[in-house]
Amino acid sequence: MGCSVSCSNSASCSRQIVHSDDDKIKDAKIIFVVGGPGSGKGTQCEKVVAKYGYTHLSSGDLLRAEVASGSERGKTLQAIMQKGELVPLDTVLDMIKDAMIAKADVSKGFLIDGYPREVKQGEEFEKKIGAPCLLLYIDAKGETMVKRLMKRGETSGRADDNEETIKKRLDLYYKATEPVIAFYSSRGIVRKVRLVPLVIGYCHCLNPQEVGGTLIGENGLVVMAGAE
Ligand SMILES: Nc1nc2c(ncn2[C@@H]2O[C@H](COP(=O)(O)OP(=O)(O)OP(=O)(O)O)[C@@H](O)[C@H]2O)c(=O)[nH]1
Ligand SMILES: Nc1ccn([C@@H]2O[C@H](COP(=O)(O)OP(=O)(O)O)[C@@H](O)[C@H]2O)c(=O)n1
Repeated sequence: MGCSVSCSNSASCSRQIVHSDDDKIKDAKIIFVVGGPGSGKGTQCEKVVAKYGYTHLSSGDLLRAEVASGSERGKTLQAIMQKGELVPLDTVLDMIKDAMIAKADVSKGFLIDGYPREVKQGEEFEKKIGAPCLLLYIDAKGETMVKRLMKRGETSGRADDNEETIKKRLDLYYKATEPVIAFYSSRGIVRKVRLVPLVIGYCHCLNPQEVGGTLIGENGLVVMAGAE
């Protein structure tokens, strides 16, 4: 909801000051986090949050929360997500915007995880909210992603972590989301996060220049990388 402050004495006050919710986020620092299903977007975001205190908003989690609420809208979303398809653009964008506004007063910046899924989603986000300063592209091999999601499916309870839907999500990623990376590459704001192949556990990744340089933290963003 917007909050409007205006001068009651129109004779002495010719200017009206309006503070809307949109104003709260108009200068927000926005980082898109894009990668295939199971590439590790959520995992990497947690590390950035722990180090830099950014606000992590996973578009998939927002949608799943709506499904869990049992609302009519949630039921419609569930049917789409179960098939591995994209939900209507306005729905996910409104949810992200509301979540950003709710955190605006305490947030240093936003990691928008799993968005945009297609170039159109990015364009609409920029019209309604603002432009990203960076896009973190979490790169992983298709076979690695499938393996991880099948494993996660053993315990996640996610209706879309099954072989058939994983395949559809992956196909859609290559078709619709990879063009997003090309789109933002032309602006020079894409930073590819590479996983360092280790046999055991996580390691510190790497050259800060590769993943954002000084754009995020004083010492550059250092993302933890994971193992194959
Ligand atoms: N071996 C290994 N597993 C990882 C790594 N990063 C994430 N995982 C696991 O892979 C699965 C997917 O990771 P997520 O961070 O949930 O991936 P995501 O891209 O956010 O996936 P969605 O939630 O489906 O969007 C989880 O079970 C993680 O524990 C990694 O570097 N190495
Ligand atoms: N921006 C988005 C994000 C998620 N979604 C839907 O939510 C599902 C789960 O998204 P997610 O980001 O949690 O998971 P991954 O598909 O990346 O593994 C997708 O398969 C889509 O159905 C969407 O339509 N639009």
